[in-house]
Amino acid sequence: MKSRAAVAFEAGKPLQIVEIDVAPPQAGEVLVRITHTGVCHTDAFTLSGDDPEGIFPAVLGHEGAGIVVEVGEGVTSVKPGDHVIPLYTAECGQCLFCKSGKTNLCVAVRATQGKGVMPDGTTRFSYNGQPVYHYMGCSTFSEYTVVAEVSLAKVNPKANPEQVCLLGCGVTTGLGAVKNTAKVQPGDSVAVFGLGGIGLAVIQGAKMAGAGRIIAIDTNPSKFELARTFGATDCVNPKDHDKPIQQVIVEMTGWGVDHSFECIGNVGVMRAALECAHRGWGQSVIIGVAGAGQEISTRPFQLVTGRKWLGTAFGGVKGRTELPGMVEDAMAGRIQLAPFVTHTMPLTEINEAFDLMHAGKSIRSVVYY
Ligand SMILES: NC(=O)c1ccc[n+]([C@@H]2O[C@H](COP(=O)([O-])OP(=O)(O)OC[C@H]3O[C@@H](n4cnc5c(N)ncnc54)[C@H](O)[C@@H]3O)[C@@H](O)[C@H]2O)c1
Ligand SMILES: [Zn+2]
Ligand SMILES: [Zn+2]
Repeated sequence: MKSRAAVAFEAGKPLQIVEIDVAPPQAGEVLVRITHTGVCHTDAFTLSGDDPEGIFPAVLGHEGAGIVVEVGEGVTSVKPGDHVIPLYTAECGQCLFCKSGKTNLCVAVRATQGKGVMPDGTTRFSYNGQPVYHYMGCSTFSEYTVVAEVSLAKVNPKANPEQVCLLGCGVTTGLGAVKNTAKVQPGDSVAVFGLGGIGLAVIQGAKMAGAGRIIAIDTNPSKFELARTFGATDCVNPKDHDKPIQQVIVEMTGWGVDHSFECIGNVGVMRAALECAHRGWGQSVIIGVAGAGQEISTRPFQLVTGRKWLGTAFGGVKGRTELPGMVEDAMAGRIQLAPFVTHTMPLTEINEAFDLMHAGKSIRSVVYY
C-alpha cells in the first residue's frame, strides 16, 4: 500500500514528504496507522548524522500513537481497531532480560531493530523500488508503519492520541527515570540538567515522588516558567555563574543533591551532574544520548566517596506491561501531558518541528496525519 511519510534520505538534510510503499505485515508483525507523533531530540540526533546506528534512507519517529490496521500470521495480542503505542524498547516476556525482573532491555528484536530492518532482516518500506529503513522499531513518521507485535502497547481507545503519543518516549522516560532508576523518595533533593521534554518529565516525576528541593538547570531561561509549573523549586542558568555548575549546585545544597539527571546528551554536563551528587550516597542518572565516540570522565574519587553513576533507556519502563496503566493515569489527570505539547502541525510541516526544537522554542511538537 501507499503511505505518506517524512523520509530522512540523507543525514543533515530536511525530511522529505513523499509517498512510500509499505509491504503487508509478516508473521509476528502488525500494520499500524499512526495518527499522531511527537518529535524527540533523539530523532534530531539521528538525522544530524551523529548517531552511529543511523541508517539512511529511513523513516524516523518513535513517539507515536496509532490504530492497528492489519495483523500478520500468529499475532494474538492485538487486532484491527486496537489503539496502540509503538515501543522502541520491546517487551517479549520470554527473553533472558524480560525474565530477569531486573531490566526493561528486552532483546527480542534488538539486533535487527538496530539495523533498521524487521526481525526477518528485510524492510517493509520502499521508495521507487529502493529499500527505506525502519527506525527504533517504530518509524512513526509514516502514516502506515509496520511494527513487531512485541513492540506494541495496547492502550485505552478513549485516550487523547495527541497527548498519549508522548508516552511513547519523552514523558515515560523522564517519569520512569525518577521512579525506576533513581527511586526518588519523599523529601529527596533533585537536580535536573536540561529542560526539554525529558527534563520536564523528570521534574513532574520528582514532584509526584514527593521530592523536596527540585533544582532545574538550563542555559535557555525561557524553559524556567514551565519547569516551575511542573514543580521546580529553584531554576539555575549556568551562564549566570562564573564557576562550574556542579560547584554552584553543591554550594546551594551543602553537600550536593540526592539525585541528578542529565537530560541533554552533553558529556561535560554528565560529569557536572555526577559531581553535584551528594557525598556518600548521591546518584546521577544519564538519560541524554551523547554523540558517537564521546566518552564520560570524572575523577574516580567521586565514586570512591560514594556517588553512583546510573543510566536509563525508556526510564526502565516495560512498555507492554506498564504503558496501559500510564495512559489511564494520564486520562485521570495523575500524569500531566498537555503542557508538553507546545506546538501541533500536519505532517507537511514536520521540518518546522525540528527547527523549533533547535531554536529552543518548543517542548514537544506533535505532528498529526
Ligand atoms: N535514554 C533514553 O531513553 C532517552 C529517551 C528520550 C530522549 N533521550 C535523550 O534525552 C536528551 C533530551 O531530549 P529532549 O527531547 O528533552 O531534548 P531537548 O532538545 O528538547 O532539550 C534539551 C534541553 O537541554 C538544554 N541544554 C542544552 N545544553 C545545555 C547545557 N550545557 N546546560 C544546560 N542545559 C542545556 C536545552 O536548552 C534544552 O532545553 C537527548 O539527548 C535525547 O536524545 C534519551
Ligand atoms: Zn525519544
Ligand atoms: Zn524480551
